[in-house]
Amino acid sequence: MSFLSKIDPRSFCRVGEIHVIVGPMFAGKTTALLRRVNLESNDGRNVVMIKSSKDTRYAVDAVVTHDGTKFPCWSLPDLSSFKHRFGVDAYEKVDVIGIDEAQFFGDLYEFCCNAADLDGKTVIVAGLDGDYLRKSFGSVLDIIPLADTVTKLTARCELCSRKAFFTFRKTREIETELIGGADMYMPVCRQHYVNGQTVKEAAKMVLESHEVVGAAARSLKFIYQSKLAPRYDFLQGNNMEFIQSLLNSENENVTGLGASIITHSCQTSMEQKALSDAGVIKKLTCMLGGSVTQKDASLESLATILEGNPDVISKFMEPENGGALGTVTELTKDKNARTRLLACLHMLDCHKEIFSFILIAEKEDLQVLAFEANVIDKLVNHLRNGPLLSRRLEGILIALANMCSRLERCRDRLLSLEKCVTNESKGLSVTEAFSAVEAMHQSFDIYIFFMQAMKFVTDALSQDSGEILHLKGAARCIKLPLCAGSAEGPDHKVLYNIVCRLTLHFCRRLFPRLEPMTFWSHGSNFTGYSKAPLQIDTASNDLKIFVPLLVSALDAISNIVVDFLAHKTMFIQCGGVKQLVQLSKPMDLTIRVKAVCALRNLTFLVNDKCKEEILSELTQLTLRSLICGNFSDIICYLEYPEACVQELALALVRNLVICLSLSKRWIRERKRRWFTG
Ligand SMILES: Nc1ncnc2c1ncn2[C@@H]1O[C@H](COP(=O)(O)OP(=O)(O)O)[C@@H](O)[C@H]1O
Ligand SMILES: Cc1cn([C@H]2C[C@H](O)[C@@H](COP(=O)(O)O)O2)c(=O)[nH]c1=O
Repeated sequence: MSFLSKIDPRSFCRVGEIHVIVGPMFAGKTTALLRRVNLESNDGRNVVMIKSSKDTRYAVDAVVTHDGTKFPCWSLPDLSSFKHRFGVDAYEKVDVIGIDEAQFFGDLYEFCCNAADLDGKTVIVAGLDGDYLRKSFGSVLDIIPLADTVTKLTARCELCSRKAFFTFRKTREIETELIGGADMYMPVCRQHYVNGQTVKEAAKMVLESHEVVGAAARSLKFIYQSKLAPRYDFLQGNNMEFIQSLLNSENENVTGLGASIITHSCQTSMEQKALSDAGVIKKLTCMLGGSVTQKDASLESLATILEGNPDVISKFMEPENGGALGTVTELTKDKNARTRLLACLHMLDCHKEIFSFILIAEKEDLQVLAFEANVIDKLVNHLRNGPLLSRRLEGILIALANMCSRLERCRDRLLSLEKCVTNESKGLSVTEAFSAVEAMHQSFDIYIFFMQAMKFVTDALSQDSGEILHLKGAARCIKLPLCAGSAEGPDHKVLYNIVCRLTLHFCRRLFPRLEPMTFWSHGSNFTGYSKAPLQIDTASNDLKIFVPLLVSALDAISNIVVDFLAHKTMFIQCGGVKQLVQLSKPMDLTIRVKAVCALRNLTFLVNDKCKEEILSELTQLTLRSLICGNFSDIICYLEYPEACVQELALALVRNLVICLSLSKRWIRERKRRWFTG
């Protein structure tokens, strides 16, 4: 084949051109490309624009300059696919091809060569000649030998406004291709490029060393979180200064290490005092404003420094410690559960049980964490170590009750503590602690809180187990027939134990107190409950104490007596029925309702023997007055009982008649007498 036969005949009619526009970012390369393409177009030539599909910064289907000028384009991953996508016929008709972001096309050389040399196209190429490291970028420099013209544009240096030849990358990423605009890159002059790179290198070194320190601190922190780590002696040499310097660090891992060392090593009150005197509390308080890790580390260390040390605790509460207590209080509401718990435990150490445990009362996740943090033991220790002020006692009781209100293991722990103390005969059992404290404070306030605490526990006993819930629900509406054995099962053994103890304790303490109160409520010239006119002095202060006390007590009784027969027997033997009957007589409506409710629960699924005992106290007159109202032989203010009392009393009767032959006979006989005479 001759030389001439190799030449494409088309090349004689169309002569191609290649023009290359390079420069740093923001130099106006795209602007120049668009201007030239527009000029060609205005000259009547057929133009088409291509850009790399990698660049989606401003638009997908248009070439856009940094100042917003647009031109529609083909957005392609490579140039070789262009002819096929554009269509061979359409391609034939094209005179001018513009290519933007040319550095991203790997096949730039082949495409330009073919388009200009063989197809006679005018190809105008715009792209970066160098990357952020001033290294040749893509194939842009490869086409310089093919080019008719090469234009290197300059931008304005962002730092000094002199001519900018280079592109400076502001971020730490190191990959060559990284799409971005002014957020990541800036055009710079030679001087600022060199300076910038130096600063960047230095910053990198600093950052890396910071990271090394951080990593080392993190590893040490983990070591100090292990029980096996050696204890750090704060009192020796410059050791305290070292801890202070750790806590002063800007690096979170380093401050965390300081906190971990304290948590792990501080054990004696001397060390607690030394740390407090060295201003560590204030430093740790500052950390409470940091990240979650910092907060938690600080809370744990603070708790260690404060634990069981009243001097340090009072120092912690001083205002010069940066409002530490206030900050911890805030953290009890933190969104992070562990932080909330740690803050609550902290409050516990600072003798703020009521507050802290009311906060966690409803949150089972926190109760689990609190249990794991030995809160039951801590609270019981507080009780044992009395004497306690009434508000503190109140807090501890409510806290204990709340803790036991959901978690079986809390109750188990409470019982096991009591057992272990009793067996070893050292210190007080929980029950004894309650009594001792009660004896110390002969105030009704305490008693009310005690009752409330008992109610929490007994409520919980009824709620936790499905079966007991069932029983309780049944007892409430008295409509569900229950099988006698339904309350048995392994879980109930523990509940049974607790309830027995509580009931015994409860009844022992309650009745001597109720006696004078019921007596008092019926006036000093009392001759008998059924005949005594009710004389409650509503202006009296005693009423404020009396009513809530009884309400709590009756709630607790209702819960206690609803399920197991053993409790009912115990309760009856303690003279409970007599008390309930007295409280069901006309007086405060809430008390009457609660008393009748307790009676109703007491009679729920009770055996004949118990029923007989109950019925001997619960007279015909009482039942009649509760259901039908007053009769001429009773002096009473109420003409007709309230509907709620009536309803409960009817449920009580219903309980009495269910399944038990004796009751049936008894009721039948009395029913005949009531309704006939
Ligand atoms: N430091 C700068 N120097 C020059 N132009 C800048 C600078 N920062 C922003 N610009 C804007 O960028 C435009 C150039 O945009 P463009 O043509 O897209 O540049 P290139 O394609 O080279 O990145 C200029 O007309 C100017 O309005
Ligand atoms: C320096 C440099 C730039 N890039 C990217 C950043 C942009 O997306 C484009 C250049 O766009 P312009 O139209 O020239 O402003 O290229 C990159 O990936 N790597 C670099 O080193």
